[in-house]
Amino acid sequence: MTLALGCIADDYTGASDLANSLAKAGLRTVQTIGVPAAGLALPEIDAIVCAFKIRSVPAADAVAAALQAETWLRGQGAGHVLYKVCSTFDSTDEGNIGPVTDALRARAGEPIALVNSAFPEAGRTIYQGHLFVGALPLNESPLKDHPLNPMTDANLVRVLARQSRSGVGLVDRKTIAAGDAAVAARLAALVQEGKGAAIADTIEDADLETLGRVAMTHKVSTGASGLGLGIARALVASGRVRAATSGSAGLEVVGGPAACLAGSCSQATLGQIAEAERIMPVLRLDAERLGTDGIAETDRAIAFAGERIGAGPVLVASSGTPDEVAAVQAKFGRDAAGHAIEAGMARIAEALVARGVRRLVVAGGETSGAVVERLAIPAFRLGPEIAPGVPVLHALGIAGGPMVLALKSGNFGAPTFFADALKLMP
Ligand SMILES: Nc1ncnc2c1ncn2[C@@H]1O[C@H](COP(=O)(O)OP(=O)(O)OP(=O)(O)O)[C@@H](O)[C@H]1O
Ligand SMILES: O=C(O)[C@@H](O)C(=O)CO
Repeated sequence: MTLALGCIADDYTGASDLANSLAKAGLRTVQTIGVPAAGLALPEIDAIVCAFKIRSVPAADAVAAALQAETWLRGQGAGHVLYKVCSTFDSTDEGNIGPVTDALRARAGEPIALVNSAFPEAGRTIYQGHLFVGALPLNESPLKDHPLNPMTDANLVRVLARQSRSGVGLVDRKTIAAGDAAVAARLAALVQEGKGAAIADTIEDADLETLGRVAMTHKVSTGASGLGLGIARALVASGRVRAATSGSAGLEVVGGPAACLAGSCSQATLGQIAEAERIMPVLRLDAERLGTDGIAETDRAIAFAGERIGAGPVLVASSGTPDEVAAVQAKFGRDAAGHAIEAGMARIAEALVARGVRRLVVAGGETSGAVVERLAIPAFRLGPEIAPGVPVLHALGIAGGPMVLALKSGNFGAPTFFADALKLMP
């Protein structure tokens, strides 16, 4: 197997979002959980997305994980490695986008890395270095209230500079519209100015195609699904990959009980939970009790779901409004609250799978990471797309027969997302 593209994703929902974009562009793609064990049999593929849970861990841990994955991906033949970050640039002044990009660039011996988190299909665009979420600048969007990494500055050149060793410059839209040579010249000029990373503007997919072609002349880049799409299209257009009609599988029946878990506190997920209440039993966890008496609170959820999954899907949610999240964080501290709630969700998932659940929908990247790690699923192949950035995932390398999951990024999906997902997970 010779890989055309190796990717390292900083969270699990982001990994499946990227894998979905690559598959839609025709790349045969597998998502692995971390670096897979040597014995895991992988099908013939063009791209691998190694999923990690390194968005909100200490920067040194994120760098170590990314470098380990880089070594493995290069060993599989990857000429280019894309570090997949969130389209809303989720990070803090400590990292981890800057430190990991610096480390991957140094490892590859590259003077500069393109950094672009745009995903126009999901409403993420960048102009003059400023990230917009729909019509709102990042710092006015719901991301300002994110429980782990509130985003309070829309200027990505500044945001990345605060967390990087290297200087950061801008490749603006006008330069991108002028084509590949103009972008390459701008990058060369930034290197002369001593910059080690370049935020690139993007308004539409055509910009990403230019950036994808330029990225492929380098060994490493950092971006979201949009840049992945640009790179995938560049690989197909150059003939380095023969595009499959679709890199993902069609609808497959798995059957058995279904459950949904939500740990994301995004506005989108809060709306989806409210909508789900119309069609399935929903248990709202007491987040504070998860912190003080996690076993009792998760036992309550396991009993609630266990009594009902025979009759149809159920949803268990820890998600709270910004005020509720603030109250829980004031009591336990931000990280401790997040860890306790994630551990609770993982315990509930494990218990539900032990009770026969083979169709599982999880909302939230950190939450999905905790759940998938607990279920010890080594890899996924791609199924149909539920919503932009959210595919059905078929578990590979597990015992007990087929199992499908959907790992939803907090902000993604229509209000009817949970019903939409279950329809494609028969
Ligand atoms: N009621 C709550 N109070 C405080 N923190 C919570 C609460 N419910 C969930 N959390 C924590 O908030 C964090 C949500 O992060 P998660 O990545 O799961 O969602 P997200 O950021 O919306 O999704 P994504 O990363 O895909 O955009 C988790 O650490 C979760 O445990
Ligand atoms: O890029 C995105 O917005 C998502 O794939 C994601 O990473 C959310 O966690």
